[in-house]
Amino acid sequence: MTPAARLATATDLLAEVMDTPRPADAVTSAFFRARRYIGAKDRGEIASLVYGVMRHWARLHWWLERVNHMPDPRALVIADCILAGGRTADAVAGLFNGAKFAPAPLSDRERKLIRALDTRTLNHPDQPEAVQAEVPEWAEASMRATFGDRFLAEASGMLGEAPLDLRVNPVKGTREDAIKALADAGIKATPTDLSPVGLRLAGRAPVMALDAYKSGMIEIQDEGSQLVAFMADAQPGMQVVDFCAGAGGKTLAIAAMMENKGRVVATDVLEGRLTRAKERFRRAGLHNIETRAIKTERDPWVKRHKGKFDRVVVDAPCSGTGTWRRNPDSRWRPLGPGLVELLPLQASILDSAARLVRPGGRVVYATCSVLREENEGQVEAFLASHPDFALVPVPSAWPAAWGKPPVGTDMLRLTPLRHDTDGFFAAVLERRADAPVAEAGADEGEVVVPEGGPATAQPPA
Ligand SMILES: C[S@@+](CC[C@H](N)C(=O)[O-])C[C@H]1O[C@@H](n2cnc3c(N)ncnc32)[C@H](O)[C@@H]1O
Repeated sequence: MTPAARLATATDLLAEVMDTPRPADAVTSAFFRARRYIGAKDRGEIASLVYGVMRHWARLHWWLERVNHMPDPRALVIADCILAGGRTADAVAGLFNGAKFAPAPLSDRERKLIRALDTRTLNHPDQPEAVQAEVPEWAEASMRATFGDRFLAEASGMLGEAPLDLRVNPVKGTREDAIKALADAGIKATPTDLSPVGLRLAGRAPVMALDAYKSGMIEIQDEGSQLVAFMADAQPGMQVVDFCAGAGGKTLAIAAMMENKGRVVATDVLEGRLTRAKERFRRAGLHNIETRAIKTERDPWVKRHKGKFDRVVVDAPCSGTGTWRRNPDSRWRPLGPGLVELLPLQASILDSAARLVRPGGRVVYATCSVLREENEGQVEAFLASHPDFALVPVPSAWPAAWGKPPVGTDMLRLTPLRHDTDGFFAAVLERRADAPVAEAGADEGEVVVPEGGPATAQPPA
């Protein structure tokens, strides 16, 4: 494809992303599936143009408003070419030339636009901080409350692309085995700093096509997500529930830690996700996992299994602010419920799921959000209303066999800026050994699921 043809296709894809109420990665996959004639290299370039626009969204909109131009897909692509791509106005006019497969020639208004933007760059000193750091209005106050005077630095740390991390499945091999298998396929991987079974790739690579992936030796999982799973310190032989298991990213890590011994029950309100997770469990050679679809967090199954589990992991549906590097579109088009619905839902899920844990057992409450109200706020409220639980600081919760804990704090708070992982939060809550089982949580029917059904969030695997 010529550069002009790529721009034309990127404009079509961006229009489709903007028009479709589905996550951009799903729209992008469907777009390319319907256009199999586009080769891998062109796909990469086109996707990168569109993701560039989504990463620069607030700043591009700021500029377009300043020069009084509608932010339609074509204008966004044109502005991105100049402001972020460093192209001159003449170069852009040369690409939008109406030739075969190239974008239609520029209109008079668009000619005015490129002249107004010529030699400018994406950032401008007049931009408010939230625009500079691409923070949407719905998250700004919460993020400021969370980070205080580190707001701009932390939010700016979420602007780049996330790295591609893998978790090595100890049931199928060691980290060294995986490094070698990847090197044999020409892919350079280095051990992650914080996760003892993580690998970070130097760039993008088609890992899903590799034997090491197909045989279950490696899984794609952000280093932060790995750490959250390990906070459960699940031991071989334990009984564990992964309450919001989704597509099973953390379930896999937990079950592997248990060396296939004991039992992990993966529950979720979306049965389709659990069905997809089963294929991953099979590939990983893990036989100690069962799935259970529940109707809500107050499903009668929870009451029937009160106090029966050693570990309960609650990877709650959340705003996903920790995954903005991966899903830049989710800043501007949050498709799931907003914070107003999420906060009571998270509290209700934690309250109900905590009933499953035995006295002396542990609940891990986690999110892929960086916002205090979804994290510490939920944990503090839970502890205040559940005196039979106490916080276990990270260094005590971290599996001893795995050496140094990732942080020395009471709760695990990871941010792209400080840890170069996705933003994740986890707190470990231990139930007093002498706590009576009947105490934990309310019974079914006490909490109403928000209108429109239970919430979902799209986390990284
Ligand atoms: C953050 S995602 C889980 C990601 C998953 N643990 C992983 O690592 O791949 C949150 C999950 O909570 C589920 N969920 C939403 N509402 C729920 C509820 N009321 N009870 C249990 N799970 C719920 C969603 O369907 C979603 O799969």
